[in-house]
Amino acid sequence: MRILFKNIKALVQVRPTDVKYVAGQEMDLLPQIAHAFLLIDDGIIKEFGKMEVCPGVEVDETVDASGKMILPSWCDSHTHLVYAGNRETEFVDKINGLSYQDIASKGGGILNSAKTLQETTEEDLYAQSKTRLEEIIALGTGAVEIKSGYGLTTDAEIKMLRVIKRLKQEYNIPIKATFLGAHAVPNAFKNNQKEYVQLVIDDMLPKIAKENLADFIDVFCEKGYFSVEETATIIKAGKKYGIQSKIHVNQFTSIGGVQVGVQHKALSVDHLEVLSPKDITALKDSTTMPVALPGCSFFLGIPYTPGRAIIDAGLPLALATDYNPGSAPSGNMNFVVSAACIKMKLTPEEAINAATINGAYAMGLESEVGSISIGKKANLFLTKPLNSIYALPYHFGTNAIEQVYLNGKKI
Ligand SMILES: N=CN[C@@H](CCC(=O)O)C(=O)O
Ligand SMILES: [Zn+2]
Repeated sequence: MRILFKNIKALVQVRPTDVKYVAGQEMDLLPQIAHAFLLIDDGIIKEFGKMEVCPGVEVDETVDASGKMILPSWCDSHTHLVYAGNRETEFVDKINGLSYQDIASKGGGILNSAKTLQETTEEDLYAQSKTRLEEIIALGTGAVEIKSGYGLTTDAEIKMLRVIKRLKQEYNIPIKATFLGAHAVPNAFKNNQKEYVQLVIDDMLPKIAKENLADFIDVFCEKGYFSVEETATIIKAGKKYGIQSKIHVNQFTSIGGVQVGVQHKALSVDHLEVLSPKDITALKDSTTMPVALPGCSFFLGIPYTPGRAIIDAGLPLALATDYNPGSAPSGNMNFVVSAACIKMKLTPEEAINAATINGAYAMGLESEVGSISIGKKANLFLTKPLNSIYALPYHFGTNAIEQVYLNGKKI
């Protein structure tokens, strides 16, 4: 099946296939071809260039993209979209003045979601989760990472990861699964956190590795959750099974999570709302991608990740939604890109790089998605007529996407 897009006003994020990510000043450059063509063959990007050199090949479908732009799909490298129920009443508690930590200390928060999930069947959990996956695909996401972490028992963590596995099988979109058994300490282990860490390492992890259910391992490294030492122990245990880490750090406090991530070659360190100069220094010369989650800052009213300082220090930055029921109940990457521009003072070019090629790197998918490059998957979207690429973040909350394509197929 061959599709030819013609007269594209701007073909955006055009790069050589071997670019892994962009950092520092490069992030402000978003390569584009004006008045372009794009040829897709069997779901793969085959050729592109200026209209003047558009090949006269036989195709199955021609799309006239006059006035419209084409971008690679958003790459959302941090979500918890497999969850059960919702936390709408906690949302109202927050409006009435309770903080995220107040709610957690009353037994709400992650433990609340865990209780609901434990009582939900695998079938029901799959049904609830697939609706969210379909929703984000329609919003332009073409690759996604999904975490466990609302199970907090061996069976319930495996239930979540099996749901993610089924989503991988049923949907034609790259999905990476992350095991986040160390998301919170269940009440049964309240006075014996050490024993829960042992359960994660000695019981959950071997079973999950045996069933090949996790691509990555994660820990919520934060005061009141898991210490830096516990984080190191858990990610080292993951390494023994060949599972790389991507970790939650610096959401509320800077306690050394960035350093432990860098030291153990974590693929990404995510959140970073509270970031010290030492944390920024630790990220230099590392292969670890810093990931900002502005939807979480927006929803909880906590500081935004200092993305400007990160990029100005010469580092890369990725953006993701953190789609979850407690701190970011939205999987809309379009909003995330707008919020990064408006609240974190990223330029649109920087935000789009952060949400595409750098997001792909943050889940190990940079050779498959994240840019318009020969040989990559034709996971992309066609916009409605746009004045300029700046219109995307500028009209926050507006859906500028006309048509989504995954593997070259209309969705
Ligand atoms: N901070 C830790 N985990 C999630 C929130 C989980 C929840 O509140 O349900 C996050 O990334 O924000
Ligand atoms: Zn998260």
